Amino acid sequence: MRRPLVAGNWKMHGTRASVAELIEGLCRQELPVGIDVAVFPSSLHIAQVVHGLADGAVKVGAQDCAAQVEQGALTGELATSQLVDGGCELVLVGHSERRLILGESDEVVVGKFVAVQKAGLIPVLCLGETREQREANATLGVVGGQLAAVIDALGVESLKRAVVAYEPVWAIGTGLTATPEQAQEVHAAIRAQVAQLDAEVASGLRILYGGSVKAASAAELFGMQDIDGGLVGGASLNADEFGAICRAAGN
Ligand SMILES: O=C(CO)COP(=O)(O)O
Repeated sequence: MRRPLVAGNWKMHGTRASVAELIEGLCRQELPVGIDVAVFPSSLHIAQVVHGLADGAVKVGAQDCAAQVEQGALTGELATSQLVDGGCELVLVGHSERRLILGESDEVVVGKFVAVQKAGLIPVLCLGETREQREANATLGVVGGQLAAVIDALGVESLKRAVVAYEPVWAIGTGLTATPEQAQEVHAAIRAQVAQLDAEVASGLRILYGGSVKAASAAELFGMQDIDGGLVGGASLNADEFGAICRAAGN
C-alpha cells in the first residue's frame, strides 16, 4: 500500500507576512493520519516555514537546488547539503517551469536528482507534456522519455527513494485539470515503464498528479488506482483549500 503524499508548491509567491498567515492556517488544519504532507516555499522563506512548522506534521522542501552537494563558489545557487542543514526533506526536480522557461535539460535534471539523493533528500521528479505534444499524441513518449533519462543514467533503483509527479503543462495554472481518466492513463504508463525493469520498485513508487488540483477535483483524482496524491500549485496558497485537498487524500 502506497502512502499518499500531498505537496504544495508555492512557486515564486509570498512575503514574510503572507507566509506567516499561511503557516498559521496550516497549523489550524486537521490533517489526516496515514498521509504525508509537504510544502515547497520559495528559498527565501524556507527558514521561516521550517521554524513555523516545527512540530513536523508538514514536511518542508525546496523548489530547486544546484547539481552539487557541497558548498562552493556558485553564485545564486543552493547546495543540497545546505538544504539539509536548512531543514528540507524533499526537493522538486525538473518542474516544467524550469524545463521550459529556464531551459533545464534532462541532463541537468539528472544532475540535480543525483545531488538531492546524495545529500539524503528525496527528489520529486516532475514530468509532463505540453498541449502541442498532447495534441500530437506524443504524451506517453514525452513523459516516458523524461523518466527514461533518469532511469538510463542512474538505474531503476534510483526511484526507490524518489517520488514522481506527473504534471501536464497545459493543466498548470490554467484551471484545466486533466480528467481522472487522462491522468490515470499516464500514471499507469509511468508505473508500467518502471515495472518492466523492477516490479517491486514500480509498486512502491508514489506518482503524484499536478495541474490545477482543487479541493473540488481532488477526491476523484486521488481515487484513481495509480494516483498517489497531488502536487498542488495555486490552491496550496490557501490553507483551508490545501487542507481540504489533504483530507481528500486521506479518505
Ligand atoms: O505546477 C504545479 C505544481 O507544481 C501545479 O500548479 P497549479 O496547481 O497552480 O496548476
